[in-house]
Amino acid sequence: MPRAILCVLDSFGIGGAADAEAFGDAGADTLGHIAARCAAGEGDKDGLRSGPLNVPNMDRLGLGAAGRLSTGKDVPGLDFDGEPEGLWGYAAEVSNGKDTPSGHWEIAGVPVRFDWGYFPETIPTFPEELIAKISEKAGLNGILGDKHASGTVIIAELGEEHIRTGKPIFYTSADSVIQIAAHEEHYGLEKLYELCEIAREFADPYNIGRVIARPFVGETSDTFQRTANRRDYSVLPPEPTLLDRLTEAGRTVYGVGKISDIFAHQGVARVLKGAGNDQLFDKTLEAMDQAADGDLIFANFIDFDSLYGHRRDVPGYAAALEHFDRRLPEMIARMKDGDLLILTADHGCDPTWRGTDHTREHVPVIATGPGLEGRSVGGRKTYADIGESIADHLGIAVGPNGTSFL
Ligand SMILES: O=P(O)(O)O[C@H]1O[C@H](CO)[C@@H](O)[C@H]1O
Ligand SMILES: [Mn+2]
Ligand SMILES: [Mn+2]
Repeated sequence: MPRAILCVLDSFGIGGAADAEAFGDAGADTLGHIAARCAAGEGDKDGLRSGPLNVPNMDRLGLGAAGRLSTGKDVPGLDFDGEPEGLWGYAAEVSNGKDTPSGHWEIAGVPVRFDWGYFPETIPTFPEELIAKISEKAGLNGILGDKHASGTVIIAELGEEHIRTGKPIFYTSADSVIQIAAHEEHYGLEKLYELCEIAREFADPYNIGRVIARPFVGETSDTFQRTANRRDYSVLPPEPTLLDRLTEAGRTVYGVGKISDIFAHQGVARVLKGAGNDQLFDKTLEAMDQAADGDLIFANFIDFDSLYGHRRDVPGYAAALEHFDRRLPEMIARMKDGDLLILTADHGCDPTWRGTDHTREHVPVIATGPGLEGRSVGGRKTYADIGESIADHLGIAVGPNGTSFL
C-alpha cells in the first residue's frame, strides 16, 4: 500500500507505435533518435553536454530494455547489460489524439475515444464567429496571428505589434488548443487570464481540449521570453479518473506542475507548482515528505516537451534527460517501504522530426520500489495499465479500461 509516485516525463516517447503512420509519425522515436544523434556526436553543445546519451540510472531500471522491446532496435549509449533492476516495458496509446490531456487521462484510466475539435492549417485558422464572440465579450479591438504556429516563433514575429496595438496573439497547433500569447506587463497577466476564461467558454461548442494562456516578457523581438505563468484551461475528463477514484476513497492526490490544470482541477487536493524541471523535481521530493500511506503524487516534467521537444533541440533534450537521471537517486532514496515509483510519458515529441508537433509513440513504463524485483511488464496495450497498476498498488478497485501489471 504505502504511496505511489507517478512521474510523467512530458513527451518522452520510445518509438514503435503501430498506429504512428495514421498520425504521419511512422518511425518517430524520441528516445531512440536523441540517443542515435548523441552517439554520432551530433548531440554536443558547448558548455551543456557532449558524447553518447548518459542516463545510467534509468537504464539500470530498464529504459534501454524498454526501448529495445518497443522498437526492436538497441538504444545507442544505453548499454546496461544485466537484468534490469526495475519493472520495465512500454505502453501504447489507445486515445484518438497524441496530446497532453489524452495521454494523461489515459494514464489515469480514462482513454479519450472521442475526437477533439481541431483547427485547419489555413490563415485565418479560427472560425470568424468564434473570434467575434470572444472579441465582443472581452472588448478586443482585433487579434493577431490566427494561424498554426510555434509559440516562441510567433511571439518573435508578432510580439512588438502586440505591444503597439494591444491586440492579443491567437494561435494553435496539431493539438486541440487555442493558445493566447500576451505581454505580462503591457497587456497584463490577469487580463490575459480573463481573456482565456472567456475563450474557454466559447471554445466548448467546438470541442476544444484546452485554451492556454501564454504570457511573455521582454521588449523586442529578440528578447521576448515566455514565463512560468502559463495557465491551461482544460475541459473535464469524460469519466471519473484514477484521481477522482482515489479522492472518493479518502486519499490525497498531490499534483506537481501542470497536473491539476490537465485534469481541470478535479481530483487534485494539493497543488505544487514549480518553474522548470529542477524545481518540479524539488516539489516532488517535498510531496514525498508530506504524503501519507495510500496517497498519490502525480508529477509532470514539462521542460522535455515545451523547451526541447517542440523546439526540436536535441542537445537540450539530452541534457534535460541526463539531469533528470542524475537526480533520480534522490527520489529513490526518499522512498519508504511499500512505495512504488513509476516513470512514464504522455506522448512523443521527437526533436529530430519534421515540424514542431508531438509524435505518436509508445511510452516507457519503468517502475521501482524498495524490495521490488526487476522483471519485464511487456508491451501494454494501453497507457491505462499504468493508472490501474497504481490503483492495485494503493488498494482501490481496478477500473474497467486497464489491467494491473503488478
Ligand atoms: O509551440 P508552443 O506554444 O510551445 O505549443 C505547444 O504547446 C501546446 C500545448 O502543450 C501544444 O499544442 C504545442 O503546440
Ligand atoms: Mn505533453
Ligand atoms: Mn506539447
